[in-house]
Amino acid sequence: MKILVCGGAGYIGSHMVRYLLAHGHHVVVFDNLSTGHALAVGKARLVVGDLRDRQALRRLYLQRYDAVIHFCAHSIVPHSVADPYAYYENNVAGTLSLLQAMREAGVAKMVFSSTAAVFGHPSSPLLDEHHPTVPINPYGASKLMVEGVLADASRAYGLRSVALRYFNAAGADPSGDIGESHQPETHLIPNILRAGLGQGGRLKIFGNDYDTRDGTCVRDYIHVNDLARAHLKAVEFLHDHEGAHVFNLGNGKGFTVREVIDAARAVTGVNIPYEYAPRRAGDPAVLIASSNKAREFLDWVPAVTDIGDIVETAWRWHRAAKY
Ligand SMILES: NC(=O)c1ccc[n+]([C@@H]2O[C@H](COP(=O)([O-])OP(=O)(O)OC[C@H]3O[C@@H](n4cnc5c(N)ncnc54)[C@H](O)[C@@H]3O)[C@@H](O)[C@H]2O)c1
Ligand SMILES: O=c1ccn([C@@H]2O[C@H](COP(=O)(O)OP(=O)(O)O[C@H]3O[C@H](CO)[C@H](O)[C@H](O)[C@H]3O)[C@@H](O)[C@H]2O)c(=O)[nH]1
Repeated sequence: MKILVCGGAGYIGSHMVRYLLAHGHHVVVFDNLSTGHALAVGKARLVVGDLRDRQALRRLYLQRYDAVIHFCAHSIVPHSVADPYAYYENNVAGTLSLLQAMREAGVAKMVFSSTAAVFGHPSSPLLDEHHPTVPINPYGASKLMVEGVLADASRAYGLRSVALRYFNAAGADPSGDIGESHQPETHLIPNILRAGLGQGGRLKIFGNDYDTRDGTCVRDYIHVNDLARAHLKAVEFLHDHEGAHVFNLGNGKGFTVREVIDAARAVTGVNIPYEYAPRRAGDPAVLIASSNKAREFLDWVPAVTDIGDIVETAWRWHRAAKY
């Protein structure tokens, strides 16, 4: 297939690009490099441009593509609270611009990066697709809006789409060639490894008074290459399924912040200096995905579920990060 990967220079998108190339697909990356890295796209062609620039999208000649996989977004929750217009502008208006260009060109398949943040505070420990969606910040709200746009577009224009709601994307390609590199970095595992490398000062653990095994938050860490595999399966699913579909993607197991630190210590053999800090606003105590629907309809199960194995791949990247 010929696939356009929007946001393919970012963390998850670059793993998607590598996975598609390894499976013989033709890939073009469209990215404004606001948080992405040109080096991350490897052998794929990179077109630098912004989703909100309709002329730039027209120059891509979208009619040549079988599908679009769309990773572009602003995705830092507290920034979305401080500057919601920027989030609705990039995440909603940007996606709308892409969808309109796809419609003009007759491209009828999209796989979209949604998030567990669409759920807000969980009302049950394990979240399936029937769990109510009540986002508690503009980031989650922007992603839920796009899910709504995709449902409307399917009814009005026959667009076929899959929205994949990832829980906590983690790890890196085992080659060590690509990995997670955000500035600022807000995610737990990179911050743990940076603390271990003496790069970011002590790790701050946000809250140790949650109602969990050890008082720290529980999250479901899903390996980035498992996510990439799910996206290709989603594109294939759209070959013979109309409509707008949503799937939760996680590994079904939750780990506390302390357990992730312990795993990192065991894998790296280095001390991870940390201190306790106040709770971070908007952090639910526990978020764990039920991915049964993805198992049933996409024939997808995560391959890397051990937290030590996930951290080990991230460590290979972080100790010699190329960007
Ligand atoms: N990382 C996670 O744990 C996680 C969890 C759930 C959902 N998501 C979603 O997955 C997607 C990818 O996340 P990531 O961690 O790889 O983020 P990232 O910031 O590394 O990647 C996003 C990419 O999109 C590009 N981009 C952003 N706005 C653009 C625009 N208007 N035009 C062109 N390019 C643009 C950026 O330059 C970057 O390369 C995002 O949509 C995010 O909301 C991520
Ligand atoms: O330096 C840090 C970073 C994180 N944490 C804690 O570690 C856990 C995981 O935090 P991350 O920031 O790594 O991930 P989130 O669960 O906050 O966010 C992830 O899931 C969200 C959905 O709920 C969004 O999709 C978001 O993009 C995605 O990164 C949280 O309990 C957080 O408080 C720390 O203690 N210290």
